[in-house]
Parts: sequence; structure tokens; C-alpha cells
Amino acid sequence: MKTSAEMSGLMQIAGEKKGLLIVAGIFSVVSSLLQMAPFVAVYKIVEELLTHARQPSGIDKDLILYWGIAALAALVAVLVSFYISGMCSHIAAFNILYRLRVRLADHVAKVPMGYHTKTATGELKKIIEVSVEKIEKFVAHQLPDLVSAVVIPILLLGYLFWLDWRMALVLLLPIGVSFWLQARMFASEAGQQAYRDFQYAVEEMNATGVEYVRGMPAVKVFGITADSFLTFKQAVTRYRDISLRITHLCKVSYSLFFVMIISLFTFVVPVGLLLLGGQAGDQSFAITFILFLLFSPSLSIPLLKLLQFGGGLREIVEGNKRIEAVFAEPVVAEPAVPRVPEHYDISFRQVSFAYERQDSKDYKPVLREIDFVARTGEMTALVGPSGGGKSTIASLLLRFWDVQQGDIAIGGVSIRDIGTDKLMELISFVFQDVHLFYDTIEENIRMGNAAASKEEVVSAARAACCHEFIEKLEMGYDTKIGEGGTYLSGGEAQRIAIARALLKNAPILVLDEATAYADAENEHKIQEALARLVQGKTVLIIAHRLSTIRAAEQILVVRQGEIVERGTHDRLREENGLYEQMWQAHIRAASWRLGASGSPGVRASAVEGGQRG
Ligand SMILES: Nc1ncnc2c1ncn2[C@@H]1O[C@H](COP(=O)(O)OP(=O)(O)OP(=O)(O)O)[C@@H](O)[C@H]1O
Repeated sequence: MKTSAEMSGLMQIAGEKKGLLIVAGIFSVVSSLLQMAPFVAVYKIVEELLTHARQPSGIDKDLILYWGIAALAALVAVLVSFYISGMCSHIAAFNILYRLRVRLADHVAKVPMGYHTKTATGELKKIIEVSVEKIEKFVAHQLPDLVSAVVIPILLLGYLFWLDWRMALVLLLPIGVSFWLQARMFASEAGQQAYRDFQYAVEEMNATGVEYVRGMPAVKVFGITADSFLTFKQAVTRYRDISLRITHLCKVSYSLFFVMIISLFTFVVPVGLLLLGGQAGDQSFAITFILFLLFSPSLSIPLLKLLQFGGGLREIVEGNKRIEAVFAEPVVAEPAVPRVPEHYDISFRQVSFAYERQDSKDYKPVLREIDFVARTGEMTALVGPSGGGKSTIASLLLRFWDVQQGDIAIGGVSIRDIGTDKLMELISFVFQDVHLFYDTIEENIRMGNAAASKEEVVSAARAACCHEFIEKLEMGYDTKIGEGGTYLSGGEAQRIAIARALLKNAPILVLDEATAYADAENEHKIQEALARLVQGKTVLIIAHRLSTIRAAEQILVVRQGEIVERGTHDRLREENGLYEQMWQAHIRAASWRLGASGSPGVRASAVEGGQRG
């Protein structure tokens, strides 16, 4: 179903450059018209030469010179108009490409996270890169080419009809048959299906290829080869099979098309000879016959281009469908009149949630009637067994997904009524898997606040205990992450993420396993950084290391999508329920791990922690 959102993508953007595209089209037509001039000149010159073949002294040299200069001038004009047309179409194309990519990137950032989990990265990458690139080819090259590929044969045929309609009619026959054969093949159900399959096969191969490369650590560890990575192998095999299917499907019609189009003059010869026989001695017919033999091959080039254009157009139409499908993906609904909360208490009211829609066969609620308030200036910790729903609770606060039942509010204002930009302004998030961009360390930290000065970046880095290791790098803050082998350890990346969050200085802070990668020494540094970060904020922390959240004002124990216990560390221990079991397990694990490592200093602090608890 077409929606206005679908149309708003490509058509709207192309429409914005309509002026340039019209100018490109006009100059392409002018250039095509001018390309006819040499044909006329040749005709006139040949006519003059043949008319005076027996008495060369009677040849009008001025006339020949005139047509020679006219042909040359026309060629110069062809060059100029071709240049103008090409420039306009390229400027329009690259502007369209730029805007389309920016809009696509903006759009995919606004759709719910659910879209990204169900759409493979490779598929989206192909749409943003390849499908959009094809539009450049279409607008910059094929559109002007199309104009000349259509206009030149029409004019040339018109001219030939004017010269001799009988031989021109004979030329039309192979042209008509060859195009009909091609059109029949492309329009057939088998042709259409093969082409659709081809597009999907390319996408699938792209997506699984990206998966294969992204999963390289697992590929290496488990000795997976391109042959044993079944989905990739199947995708490549499918691509091969469908390519062969298309080749088989096209071979007859394409071969006939090609042979007929490049040998047009062979159709003219018998008819020309027949007519010549009936008009013996008619010199002007002989001249026309020669011209037909000369001009017929000139028809082949634009006609072959026209076929190429047909294939290219199909690719663009398919690619465009995919681009429009991305635009059709609904974005997170924004409020008509956004509200701004006056304080930053977070409340979850009877929130139930499933990643799937209720009518889906895979529907499985992961959260049930979650109800709590996280107050400003307090730390609220989410703990519980793996898969219980802790990360889901945190991501719902960011509106990565909208809840199906209940409501989430900040300062009493439902997060649906706070604009997404404002919501993101209010929350700093330190994810479990820190994503650092392929950019300098300074820019990676500055992502927290684009307006921050270098001094502010450095002071955030100091507070997050990462200044020291950054300074040790050869390029310091200008080090590009991922370049020249510069990769950061998990703990270092975590501290960069904390620096980012410090710089953002948002009133709400969500920490997902912030100390997951840290060793004992780093954990201390991270704790120190966090202590600075959390002051006066509403803090929601997901932690597996229970020692890090003992001081939390509120601990919520989440199991199988429900809050099963809540309270402070001491109260929960007294309740002697799941939390106490987890705490005991934590202590045992800490003493076992640290005992094995033989680090007395660390063992002492862990045991001390356990005793104090
Ligand atoms: N994007 C997703 N799509 C579908 N199901 C998901 C998605 N993310 C998580 N789930 C499912 O939701 C449930 C809760 O997952 P969640 O990551 O919130 O748990 P968690 O308590 O944070 O686990 P952990 O401590 O291991 O990180 C799990 O059953 C998980 O499989």
C-alpha cells in the first residue's frame, strides 16, 4: 500500500532538484538534435559528389566546405550542450544522493529499535549504499542517455522515412521484433519473478556476508569456514543459481535482439536492390540507398543503449521500492505538543511489554506489571537472573520500544508526551557494550555534548579516570579509534563512555553493567568516576556485581519479567529470599575467584565487603 511517507522519500527529494533536471533534459535533447547535423552534412556532401561524379569539375566546393564547417560547428555545440547537460544532471544527482542518504539515516535513527533487530545490518547497508548509488547512475547518466537514446532513433528514422519510406519501413521491422522479444521476456511472470529473486539473492548474500565478517571471532574460534557457515553458503549458492536462471531466460531473446540490431543494414540491402532494379538509372535513389546503408548502423548504438537502460531501470525500480519501504517504516510517534518535565523522578506504572505484537505467533511477554518509582538523587538498582528483563526495562525508558500496557513517566509526564530529542537530552546511558565510533578519542567523548570545549572534554576524561591512558597514546586525544591498531580494552572503553556521560551531564543516568569489563584496579577507578557522575541525579543501574550497588536506596529484584523483591540491601538480606541467595552466591564467587588469583589485597577487600554486608 502506498503511503505519503513512501512517496515522500525519493520523489520529494528528486522534485527538489526538478529545475536542474529539466535543464539537463533540455540540453540533452539539444545535444541529440545537433548530433543529427553531421548526418545531414554527409547526405548533402555525398549527394553533391555523386551528382557530379562524371564531371568532378562541376562539384560545388563551397557547398562541401559549408556542410563540413556546419558539421564541425554542430559537433562543438554537441560537446557544449552535452557538458551542460552532464554537469546539471551530476549536480542534481549528487544532491539527491546526499539528501536521500541523510534522510534515510535520520529516518532509521527514528524508527523503534524493533526495526533494527528484525532487519539485518547488511540489508540496511545495501539499501543506504548500493540502492542509493544506483539513483546517481540513473539521474546523472541514464536520464540524459535515455533522452538521446529515444530522440536520436526517432529523428533518424523520421529523416530516413522522409528520404524513402519503403526502406525505412523495412528498418522498422527488425527493430520492432527485437524490442517486442525483449519486452515479452521482461514482462513475463518468469522474468519478473527471476528479477525479484535476483534482488533478494543479492540482499541475502550481502546480509549474511556482513554477519560472517562481524562474527569473525566466533568464526575463528569454532573453525567455521565459508563452506560450513551454512547461511552464507546457501546465500552464495542461491545467487549463483538465480544468475544462471536469468542467463538462460535471457539468452535467446537477447541474442536475437543483439544480432538484429547490429545488422540492420542487412535488412535494407535486398529491398534497396529490388527497388533499385525497378528504378534503373535513378541517381537520386542510388544516393538515398547509399545513405541508408551508411545510416542504418548509426541506429544500433542508441537502440542498444535503450536496452541497457531497460535493465538499469529495473534495478532502480527494485532499489527504490526498498528505499521507500524504509521510509514507510513508522517512526516513534512524537507528541503534538511536547511537554517538559519539571523534576526527574522516573515512574513505571503497571508496565507490561512483549517484543512481538500481540497478534504475532511469537508473542511472549517479557515484562509483567512492572511498577516502581526511581527518585531524584537516589540510586535504583535492577538485579536478578540473566534474561529476567533488566535491560528491557532500561531500554523502554529510552523509548527504544513503546510499552503495550501501563505507562512510563519522568517528573509525572508520560515519556510519550516528551519529544524524543528532549527525552534523549534528559538521559545519559552507559551501555553494557560500549560503542566507540571510528573517530578520535576527543570526538568520541564530545558526543556527550557537541558544544563542549577541549578543556571540558579533558576534564570529563580526568573525572572518568581515563585521561592518564589517553595521554600515554602517541596521538593523545587525537588518536583515531580503530586506526593503526589502536583499540581500547573493555575497561578503557567503559571509562570513555563514562566521560561521555559526564560531559552530557543529564539529570537521569542509566548504567548497564558499567563495570562489566573492569579488573579490580579499574573497577575502583570506575567506581570513583561513577561516584562523581551520579551526584544529584536519578540513577537507574543494572548490576551483576552486587557489591557495586549495596549503597543503592532501592534495589529491585527482577525475575522472569516481574519485580519479585524490593528494598535496600539490608532489608532484602533480612527477607532471606532470592536477593540473599544471589548475595551469597556473589560472595562465594568473589572469594573463590580472588582466592584462586592469589591476590591477598583484593581478597581482603572482597571478604571485608562480604562481612560488612
Ligand atoms: N530485541 C529483542 N527481541 C526479542 N526478544 C528480546 C530482545 N531483547 C531481549 N529479548 C528477550 O527478553 C528477555 C529479557 O531480556 P533482557 O536482556 O531484558 O534480560 P536481562 O535481565 O537484562 O538479561 P542479562 O542480565 O543477561 O543482560 C529475554 O528472554 C530475551 O531473550
